[in-house]
Amino acid sequence: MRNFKYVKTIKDALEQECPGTVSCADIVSLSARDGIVLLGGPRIEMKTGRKDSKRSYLSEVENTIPNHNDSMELVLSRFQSIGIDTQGIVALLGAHSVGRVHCVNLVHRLYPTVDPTLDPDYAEYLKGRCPTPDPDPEAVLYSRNDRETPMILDNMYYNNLLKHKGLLVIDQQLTSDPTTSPFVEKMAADNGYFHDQFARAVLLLSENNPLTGDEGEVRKDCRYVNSE
Ligand code: HEM
Ligand SMILES: [Ca+2]
Repeated sequence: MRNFKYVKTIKDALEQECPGTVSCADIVSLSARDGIVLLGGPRIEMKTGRKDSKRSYLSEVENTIPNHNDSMELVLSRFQSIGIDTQGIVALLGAHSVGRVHCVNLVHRLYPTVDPTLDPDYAEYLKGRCPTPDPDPEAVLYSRNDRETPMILDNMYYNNLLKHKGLLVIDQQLTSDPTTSPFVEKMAADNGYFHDQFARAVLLLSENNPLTGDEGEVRKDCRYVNSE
């Protein structure tokens, strides 16, 4: 999502070749597919033909996208309601094997006292990355999700969790919750199993509730609904 700016580059190129044909929803899905491959993850065959929504509300994002301090119960029920099972959800969170977390989402685990579920040496390292309890939202202070293999979509995430080096509360809770912990151990031990489950779950996510036919439109500009 950090690179949404490229959606416009891709859309402009597509509009030149085939105007009004490829939706923004398909661009985002196929970008995720290719991003996964570029990061050493599995190749996932995705369908195309999604239409874009004719409306756009911020509240829909707030009501459906999980928050870093949501409970495990809520996160599980959100994903289960769209047909993704527990091992699929554990695998999806493996996306936190790449990328970064900004200090605003981290400092509550470091200050005023260190979260006891966090490895103490790792907490010291994170304090170095996020030196104050109230980071300036404009300052781009962050830590990498996975210090070992930050640019590879691998099962290192699960091995980090087992060493108490999960960055978000939800990450660390995967190892303490009895419904998810057996899958963490299995994925930590077997990268192939992680990739298979990740591929299956991303496919389910990509096929959740697509708009087809007149339910949607192909946007001309991905940032706006088409004017009538
Ligand atoms: C279970 C619920 C989830 C929660 C609560 C959650 C929360 C977060 C948070 C708070 C960040 C850090 C954002 C920042 O500080 O910039 C993050 C980063 C990230 N998340 Fe999640 N996430 C969840 C599930 C997922 C899923 C299912 C995926 C993909 C399949 C995913 C992929 C990513 C990636 C790639 C990043 C790194 C972004 C970057 O480097 O800019 N997350 N997530
Ligand atoms: Ca990694």
